[in-house]
Amino acid sequence: MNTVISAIALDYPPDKLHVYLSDDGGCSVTLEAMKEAWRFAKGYWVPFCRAYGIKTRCPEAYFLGEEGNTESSSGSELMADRERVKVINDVSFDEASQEDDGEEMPVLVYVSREKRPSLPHHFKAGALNVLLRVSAMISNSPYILVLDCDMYCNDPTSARQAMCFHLDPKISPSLGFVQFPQKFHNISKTDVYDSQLRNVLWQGMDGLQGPCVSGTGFYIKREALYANPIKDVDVMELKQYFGPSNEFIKSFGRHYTPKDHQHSSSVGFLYLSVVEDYFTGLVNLHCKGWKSVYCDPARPAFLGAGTTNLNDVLVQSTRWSSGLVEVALSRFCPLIYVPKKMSALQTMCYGEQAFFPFYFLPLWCFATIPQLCLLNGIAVYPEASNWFFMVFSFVFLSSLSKHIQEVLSTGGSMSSWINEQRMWMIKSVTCHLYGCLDAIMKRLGMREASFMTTNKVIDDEQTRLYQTGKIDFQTSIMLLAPLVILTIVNVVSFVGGITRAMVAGKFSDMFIQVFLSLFIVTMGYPVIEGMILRKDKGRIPPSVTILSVLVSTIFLSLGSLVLIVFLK
Ligand SMILES: O=c1ccn([C@@H]2O[C@H](COP(=O)(O)OP(=O)(O)O[C@H]3O[C@H](CO)[C@@H](O)[C@H](O)[C@H]3O)[C@@H](O)[C@H]2O)c(=O)[nH]1
Ligand SMILES: [Mn+2]
Repeated sequence: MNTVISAIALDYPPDKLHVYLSDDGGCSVTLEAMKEAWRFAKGYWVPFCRAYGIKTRCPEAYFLGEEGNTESSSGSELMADRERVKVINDVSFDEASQEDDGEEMPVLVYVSREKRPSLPHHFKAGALNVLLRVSAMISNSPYILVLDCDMYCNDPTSARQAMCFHLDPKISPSLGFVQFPQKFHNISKTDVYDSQLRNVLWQGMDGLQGPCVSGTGFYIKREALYANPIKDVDVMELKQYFGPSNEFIKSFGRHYTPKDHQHSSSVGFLYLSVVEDYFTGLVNLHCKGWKSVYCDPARPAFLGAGTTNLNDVLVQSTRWSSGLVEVALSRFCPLIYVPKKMSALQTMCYGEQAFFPFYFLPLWCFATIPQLCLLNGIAVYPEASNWFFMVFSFVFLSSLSKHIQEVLSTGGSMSSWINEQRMWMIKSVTCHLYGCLDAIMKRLGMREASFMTTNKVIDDEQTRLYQTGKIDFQTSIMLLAPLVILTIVNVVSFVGGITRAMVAGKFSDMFIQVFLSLFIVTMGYPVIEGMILRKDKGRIPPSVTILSVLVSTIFLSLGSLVLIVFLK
């Protein structure tokens, strides 16, 4: 409701603004709540915001008063009105006498689509396409803002800001969409899970053809989702691509050719991948020649709910990995499909993302093989006195310093660097692995597509853990066990390696391996703490620890056996 109210209250001519809510749950409570939200917005909230030039137009955020609400015309009159609106916001305002001073309001439309078990509904992309078609019949506005249900408009002027780009005659003809950054209102100072999604790629891509679609917080030109405009096209041919509705075809107002002659599913948001944002932006927008711009004003235009517990982070990241790998393994793989349609650099930006989940492979190797060899006294890296030692150190240190530089230059601290590094390692050995497997199984027809939505409520204990910067290990054993197993393997190999060096008095040939284990153990310290020291609800359950000890023992002994047999 806060999302809807903040959108209704956007600073934009009300007769030109139409708000559509998609309720994929198809729940009558949502409909009733929306009617109530509408009456509140019309009777109190919008007049209040307009009268006092309120900047924070999401009621919940406004009354939390996080920013002190220093509005333009503060005074006793404002305070009195504010109290009144707050009281009405808190209780059901149906009981309060409702004022209707004929305030001009945008149109608000509630949409819930029919879903049948026999037909795939395509999750968010399906919902967006329904809104696209419904809105074509009602308002048919040429520009569309897409907002997730867990985000709100934090700056009422965002529509005007976006229109500055859309109406700029120099860029307007080829401008597909204006993307605002995805920022969150609920991220704690420590941000243990690296939920802020720090992003430098979008800035970089802004200098090329433009940033990817982020799924939310973007103003897109309706035309860009339909087609490449040209005139005079056969209506029957249009119906083949856009469906049989005469009304819908009429809504174009002008003629379009279908976007892609090879397949009819290329109108609107695309279904092949659960990262519909990345995929639609790639295939339907940038590959068709549309450009985008990145708009990152000082006051965040939109604020959303970020993930604040390990389970949500891992579930979300697994979905993203799976969706990206699905694209990488399809005929739309950026490296195969894209060349000639986009510049080489833009292609690389898309490619880097699609292939990112494959990091699971090197990370699993780095976390197990040198360790196994260390325990068996086998050196896999050059010794410290060797010239090649410098090469390895250089590669390692330069990649770390590049990351540190990126974090510091975007306002982060050394502790955010550690969090990012740790979360990358955690996600690589779990989410990226499972995401890849999921995508491969889908490809082989062994699994159906699924969109696990991120959880929207967390309990008090979880909030407390999050605020104190402690990782909440309450998640499935499938996601947790790899972390625990790899940490144990590295602790064992580090202790074994140090002991060996002390006994044999030779440290130099095993230095890199010992260091690698130490690095992983340091990064994995919260796991050790969760296994041994913590007693709270978010600790690692003893059953998982015992299982992991067992698996690690089996891995190390079987691995050692294999090494002995093969190296003899
Ligand atoms: O069957 C579905 C599933 C999701 N949604 C909507 O999709 C949005 C995103 O879902 P959420 O559960 O919040 O997932 P997140 O992981 O937070 O979403 C991120 O990742 C998605 C791609 O996986 C992007 O589309 C989103 O913009 C981006 O915020 C929400 O508004 C949902 O209501 C639907 O409408 N129908
Ligand atoms: Mn979300």
